[in-house]
Amino acid sequence: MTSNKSYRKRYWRLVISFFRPNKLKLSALILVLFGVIGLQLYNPFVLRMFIDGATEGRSETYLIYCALVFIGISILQQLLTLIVTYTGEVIGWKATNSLRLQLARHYLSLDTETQNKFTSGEIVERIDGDISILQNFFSHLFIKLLANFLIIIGVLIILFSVNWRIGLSLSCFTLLAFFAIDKIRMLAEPFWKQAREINSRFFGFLSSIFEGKEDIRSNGGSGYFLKKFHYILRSWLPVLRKAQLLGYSMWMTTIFVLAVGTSIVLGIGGIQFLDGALTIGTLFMIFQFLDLLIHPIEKIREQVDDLQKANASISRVLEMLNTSSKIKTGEITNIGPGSLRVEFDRVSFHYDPASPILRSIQFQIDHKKKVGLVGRTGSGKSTIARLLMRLYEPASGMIKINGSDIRLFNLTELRKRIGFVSQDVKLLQSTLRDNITLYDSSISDDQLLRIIEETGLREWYDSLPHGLDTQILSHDFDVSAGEAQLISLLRVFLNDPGIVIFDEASSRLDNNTEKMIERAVHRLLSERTAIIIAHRLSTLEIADEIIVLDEGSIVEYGPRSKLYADHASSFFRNLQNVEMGGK
Ligand SMILES: Nc1ncnc2c1ncn2[C@@H]1O[C@H](COP(=O)(O)OP(=O)(O)OP(=O)(O)O)[C@@H](O)[C@H]1O
Repeated sequence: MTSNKSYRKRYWRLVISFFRPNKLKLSALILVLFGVIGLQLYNPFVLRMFIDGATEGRSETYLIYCALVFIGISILQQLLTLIVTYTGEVIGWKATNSLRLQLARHYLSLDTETQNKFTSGEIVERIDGDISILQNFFSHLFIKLLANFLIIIGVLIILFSVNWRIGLSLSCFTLLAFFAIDKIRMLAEPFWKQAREINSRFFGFLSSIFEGKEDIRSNGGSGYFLKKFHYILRSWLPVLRKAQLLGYSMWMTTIFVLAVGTSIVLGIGGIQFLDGALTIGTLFMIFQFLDLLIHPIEKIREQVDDLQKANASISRVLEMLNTSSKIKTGEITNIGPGSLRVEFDRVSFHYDPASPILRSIQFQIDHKKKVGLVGRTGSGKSTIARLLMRLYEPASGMIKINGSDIRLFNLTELRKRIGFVSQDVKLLQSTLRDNITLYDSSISDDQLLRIIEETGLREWYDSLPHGLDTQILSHDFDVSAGEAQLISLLRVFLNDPGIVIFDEASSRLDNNTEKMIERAVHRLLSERTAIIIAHRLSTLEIADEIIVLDEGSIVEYGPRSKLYADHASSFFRNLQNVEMGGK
């Protein structure tokens, strides 16, 4: 009960928050809407004047006057409807675009663990699919629902004033129809929500097929994937069928109201006309009002259907907006200039409580010093980098930068001061310029070319077909793993970080690319504190100290030259020997 109440509260808060920035436009819209409805309700009176005037033998001028007023009102009504539609559309787009932005921003602010709970397909479905439904809600639905309710109230008041028997009977039937429609709506709502959930699961699954198409095909998994695909489609149908059948019963209800309403008007109106209590014009006018009444009931039925879809979308959007990040930002924005000092103080971590990944890790990197992290695959090297960037939070212990707990720093500033060259660089399907600047248009081409020069990548840059305009991941330019790292190095260089984490690509690179990376890394790391996660021990030549990790524990930690000289017991020296083929 309480959760239902708080859900409603959040629901209305969301709806109001998106109408609030447009409140002036919305007020004007509602005002014009009143005008449209007023004109709609006035037209049957003009018709009555015309019919009664004709039967009573009024002058031709009078009849022409009635006809012109009728036409004038109809034209004005159309013009005002145009304004309502246009303004509604503008409000709808503005409201949903800001909701799209809010949702995307919120998703990006979540911690990695929470983000990983949503597949990319689900995110697309929420940010685009759900929001498109809400766009209909904000631009048309809300306004039309309001208009239709106002028309119904207006018609009933007029019918009461013209003939209270007809007014009372149609009011009772309208109430009954709404009651039945609302009951059926409540029954259908969970099915709509379920249908949209299956929808988003379907898109999630679809995106995983596209992302992993090569692995699926090469491992002969296509058949299994198609079977799963079929199961998801099969689970979709019964839910949609139920939701739509319930929607259909709402349609039946309105047909019933139409039949009963017409019978009432025919019965009571007919008798009163024969008794002379109603003129033919008034009877015709009542039929016009009946038509005006039935149309909104029918429309409200359809709109309630759409409202259900919008409600399901709103609740899914709310669900996502209420997923809060486990990682909270700190207050301090000034982390310190130049190179930074890093300290891991007895840090332990696990992704899953059953399997510890890091066990009481302790090390310190002084300003401008470089530490090489080595260890078997899965020993926890990249996890150390993720913890330093606060993509995850340690289970215990503390990470410090320049002596302060990193939890005290503003998250955005912290991540700006740490440059991360990942071994799995994600490139954008855009130009080289966008791939380096990440769409920051304040960075000039001159600045980019200077950095390319500084990193020693001019020769590589000159070999690109269209310079900074070269389209990455296209026919224009297919990027190798090494080149992806070069682009990532340029990204990091641009940010001028105080700490650099270089997670070397594990794949073999050609000699030329390897040399280019080596040169760029040397330039990037000089004057900066660095953690080098190396797969080739030659990369560690610039490291001052080496940490050897094994199953989440530091098994060796010391100056590189000292470990290298220790032929007898050093793990590092042993690794070096293995790489060099035992030489
Ligand atoms: N998001 C995650 N959820 C659960 N387990 C994870 C996650 N990321 C990594 N792991 C696991 O944590 C362990 C350490 O991973 P990590 O990537 O830190 O190792 P690594 O030493 O960098 O390996 P590599 O040299 O292959 O890059 C591995 O067993 C890995 O399977």
